[in-house]
Amino acid sequence: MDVIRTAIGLMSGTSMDGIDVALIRTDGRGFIDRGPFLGVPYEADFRGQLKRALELARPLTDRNGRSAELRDIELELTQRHAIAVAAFLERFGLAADAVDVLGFHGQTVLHRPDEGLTVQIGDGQELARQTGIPVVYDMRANDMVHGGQGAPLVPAYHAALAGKFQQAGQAVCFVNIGGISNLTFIGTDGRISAFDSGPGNTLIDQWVEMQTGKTYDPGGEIAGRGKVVAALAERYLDNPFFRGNVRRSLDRGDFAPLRDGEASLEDGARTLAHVAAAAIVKSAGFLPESPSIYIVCGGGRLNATVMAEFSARAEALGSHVLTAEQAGFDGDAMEAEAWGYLAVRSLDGLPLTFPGTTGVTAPVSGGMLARP
Ligand SMILES: Nc1ncnc2c1ncn2[C@@H]1O[C@H](COP(=O)(O)OP(=O)(O)OP(=O)(O)O)[C@@H](O)[C@H]1O
Ligand SMILES: CC(=O)N[C@H]1[C@@H]2OC[C@@H](O2)[C@@H](O)[C@@H]1O[C@H](C)C(=O)O
Repeated sequence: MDVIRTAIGLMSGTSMDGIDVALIRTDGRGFIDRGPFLGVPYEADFRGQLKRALELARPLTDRNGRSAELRDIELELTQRHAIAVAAFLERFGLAADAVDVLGFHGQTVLHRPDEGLTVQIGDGQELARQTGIPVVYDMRANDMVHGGQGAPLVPAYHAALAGKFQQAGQAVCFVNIGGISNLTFIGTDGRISAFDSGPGNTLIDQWVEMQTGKTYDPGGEIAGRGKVVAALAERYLDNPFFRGNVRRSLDRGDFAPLRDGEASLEDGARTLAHVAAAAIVKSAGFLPESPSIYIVCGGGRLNATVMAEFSARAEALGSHVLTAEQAGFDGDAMEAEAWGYLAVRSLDGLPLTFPGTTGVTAPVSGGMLARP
């Protein structure tokens, strides 16, 4: 029998809104027992530091290069993860030695798949030392070494969750609307096809923050009061990203923010909500077939304007749209759970990525192991 391990996944995604912490018991294969979840938000000061880290990383050509300032931010990020793990263990009455492994994503500060370069800050060895728990980290690098895009990696986990739909004869597509959006299609025969689908919340967050100081559009309410400015929407949706080569993973900075004065607050938010929804539909045109069901996860599912537009368009094309919760999952926890699942797969040397997910030449494992 395959070993069942207890893993905690740690995700600090492209939205840079905080650390998601989720526990999962799994054999890294078909057995998945989802445990509790905790979101630990970053305060404005540290988000500012992460934005600074993106600037500091821009000139990097060596993925291990760190200026003293970037290294300081990396250590602070790592310490915040250790504190988040401690808070999680305390909240749910767990001892550190009940956890076999931490799956540590770190923070992507630069992603240039065309140059074979992806940089995540976060010191796995230091996290193992501070928590006393083994850490699997740096899970994107090996995929890139083998010709993959280095992202997305969650699809292996989506595929494991999709078993019940496969058995019911339904092709399913997970839609993650995070800072960037991505799709994972799982056919009734288990065939998997995944790729980044376009800008998700990042453009919306940047616009709302610039105009109001709030970090996002709660519930999509600001967008709900605006109108789509067609010319601005076209500027995004005409991007060469949407033409043909679907398997090009995105960096947070690949789509330029809307500029001050280009629209009213409401119209800008509405236009960018439209861009987020339309980008998913456009990219979904490259799926092997139209899915029976879309399962929407990530923070963007809480933007009612994005969700309403995406649902209307997908339903018009004959697919049914469910939130992760309606499908029996947790849309906030899914990426963190995935990082726990991938850590366990890494320990067993199982593939994390596949030709159909990142374009890697053959299925490959990945990740580095740090022991306390
Ligand atoms: N209540 C809400 N209403 C509207 N939008 C929300 C709400 N809560 C979260 N969001 C949006 O979701 C974003 C966070 O989503 P999520 O945590 O899935 O992204 P991420 O994991 O950082 O990104 P990625 O998946 O690209 O790595 C926030 O920045 C915000 O834009
Ligand atoms: C390089 C990088 O961090 N990419 C992220 C980003 O955020 C969403 C999308 O772009 C996805 O490709 C990926 O994250 C998820 C967790 C993934 O690898 O599946």
